[in-house]
Order: sequence, then structure tokens, then C-alpha cells
Amino acid sequence: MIAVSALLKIRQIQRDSQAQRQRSHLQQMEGRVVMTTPVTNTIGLRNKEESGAYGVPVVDLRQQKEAIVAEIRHACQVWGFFTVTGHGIDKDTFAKVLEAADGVLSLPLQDKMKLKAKEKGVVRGYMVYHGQLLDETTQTEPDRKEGFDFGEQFPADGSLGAADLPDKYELFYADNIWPDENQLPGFKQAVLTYQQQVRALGKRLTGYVSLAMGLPESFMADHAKHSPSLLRLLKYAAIKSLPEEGRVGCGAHTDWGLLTLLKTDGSGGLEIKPRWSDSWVEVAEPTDDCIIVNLGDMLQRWSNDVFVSTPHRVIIKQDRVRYSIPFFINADPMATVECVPTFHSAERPPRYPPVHVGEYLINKTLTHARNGAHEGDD
Ligand SMILES: O=C(O)CCC(=O)C(=O)O
Ligand SMILES: [Fe+2]
Repeated sequence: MIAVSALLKIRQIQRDSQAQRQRSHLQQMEGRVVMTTPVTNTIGLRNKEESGAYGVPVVDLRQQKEAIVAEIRHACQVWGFFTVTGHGIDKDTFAKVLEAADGVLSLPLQDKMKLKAKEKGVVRGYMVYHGQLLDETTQTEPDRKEGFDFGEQFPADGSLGAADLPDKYELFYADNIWPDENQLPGFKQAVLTYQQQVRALGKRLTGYVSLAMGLPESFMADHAKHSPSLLRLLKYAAIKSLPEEGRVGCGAHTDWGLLTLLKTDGSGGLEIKPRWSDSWVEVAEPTDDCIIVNLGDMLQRWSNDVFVSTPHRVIIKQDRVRYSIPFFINADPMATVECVPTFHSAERPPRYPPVHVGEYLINKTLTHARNGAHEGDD
């Protein structure tokens, strides 16, 4: 039998050679895709040859900033997805938040139902099983998942004057809902610790992605001063997906915001359809503590399709429960997102009209919400 240490070594060699392939591929593409400001004539890569034969890029955040930005730029143009290692969040923090997800989503149904938000459109607390359907075009059944959501609170320091925030956008800063500490000791601490760390990592990544667009490092942060980000604990039912019948863990969709940082329990099942492909490709996780990052629709709009918000879905392949924890970073609800001047020209006019972030998010939330399996609608 092969020893564990030998297996680990083989995996490391595989990772090193993947990184090497990636680096040499990037070198070959130097001058062809690497954007400098202005980036008007750069178009996203669209075919498999240019994307390389390897999978979703792995970006090690312990490298020099220039290397990180170059790798992220490539990933954003070709894949809309990358995984990050060397990000500084420790395994214990992941283990605790995954345990928290298991704890709260395994409570008796009547307890979970008490933790649901009462107001329509408020994304906080328990999301019932079948509570979302992300792909109306092919799904015959809502997503086979339930969840628990946490958001950001309205800044108490008055830095975002209440008068500036229209009432209709207050729901983005609604109070969080917490289960009873006696029922789930340590739950709140585990969630808050992870939220704080993933928020900080997200901020760092928005800087790199802004630089990758040829823009100032603060570009995205300037549009997300009070980001109504969302931390979601997800539990997928232990039922094998049947995509050809429209029954899946989570239907095909693109994310609606800026960036999503996703931690999974390592059981696989996340598939993407890259812009150069007609087939679904599973996202490989290079280490058990990596984070998957993907671009949301706002990046595609700002960059006039140079960066891509890639469709993805979750296919459950075993009769086993799956947990995942996305952290969705959104722009300010009052912000308008429109094509950045360096991404359009006479030959390449803006492909999308300006969009109001708050309207976009509310519209998407309501369009895809379902009453769920426990409320007698399906
Ligand atoms: O659970 C996953 O792996 C992905 C979830 C996802 O794409 C989403 O909730 O937007
Ligand atoms: Fe998603």
C-alpha cells in the first residue's frame, strides 16, 4: 500500500507541474492578453487552445503582487473563476464554520422555521429547502438546497447618512438572525470569525482584480464602501442530481455581484461552463483549504465582456449531504455600474446599459425566490 507521505508528495508534484504549465502558458501569452491601460482593444479569450489544457487556474497569494495580478487577469478573461491558496485563513476557522453550517441546518425543521426572516426580499436567517430556483430554463424542481444567511449591518457610525439610503434599500442591511446560543454553543463566534476573515480576503482580492483591469487598486472598493455582502451557509440534500431531468443541487446561473469567495466541504460537484466551451467542467480544488473565487455580473459589465461572469451549477454525484459557504461581495446598492471608458471604443461600443446595483440585486433575489418545500407550494 502506498504511504500517505508518498501520496502527499505525488500531489505536490502534480500541483507544482500544473503551476509550471500555467506560468509558461502565461509567458507565451505575454503581450497578447496582458492589458495595460488603456485596454480598449483587448477582447476576452474565447477558445480552448488559448485557455490551455489545464483546469481552473490556481493562484497562490504568497507570490509577488505582479505575479498574482497577472495570473488573476488571465483567469478573469478566460475562466471567470480561479482558486486561491496561501490566503491566510486557517483550517480551524474553516472547520468551525462548516461545523456551524451542519449544526444550524440539522436542527429540527420547526426550530429552523422560527429563524426565517419575516419580510419579503430580506435575505437573512433560514432559507427553506427548495427556497430558490436559479435556472428557470431547464429546472423542473427548485434547487435541492437549504441555507442560512448573514449580512452586513447598516454602519452605525453615520458614515452612510440614513437620509442617503432610500427606504427600499434598507433590507440590504437588515438585522441578522441568530440561533439560540444554548442550542448551538459557539455558532455565532464561528460565523463572525469566518465572516471577518473572508471579508478581509475579499477586500484584498477586489484590489487585485481592479489592478488586473488596468484600474487603480481602489476601483472596486470605491464602489463597495458599504458593501451589502452576504455570507450563506448551504446544505445540499443527499440526492443524486439528474441534470437531464432538470433536478440539480443548484441550477445554472451567474453570480450577481462583484466577487464570490466560496468554501466547500471538499466533496466536489461545482461545475462551470467556460466562455470557450459548450460543456460543463468540474472545478478542481487543489488543496483542502483553498477558496474558489468567481466574478459576478458587475465585472462583466464594467469590463464590456473582457472579464467574464461564468455560468455555474452544482451537481450532486453521491447520495451524500454537501455543504458549501459562499461569501458574495456586492457593490453599494446606490452605485451605478457602467462600462469603464478604457473598455469601450468606436469599434467596441458598450454592450450593456448602466445598471443600478440595488435594483439589479432586488430583481434577481425576487425572481429566483421560491416558497420552498415546507410551505405547500410544490
Ligand atoms: O455551492 C456551491 O458550490 C456554489 C453555490 C453557488 O454558486 C451560489 O450559491 O451562487
Ligand atoms: Fe453562484
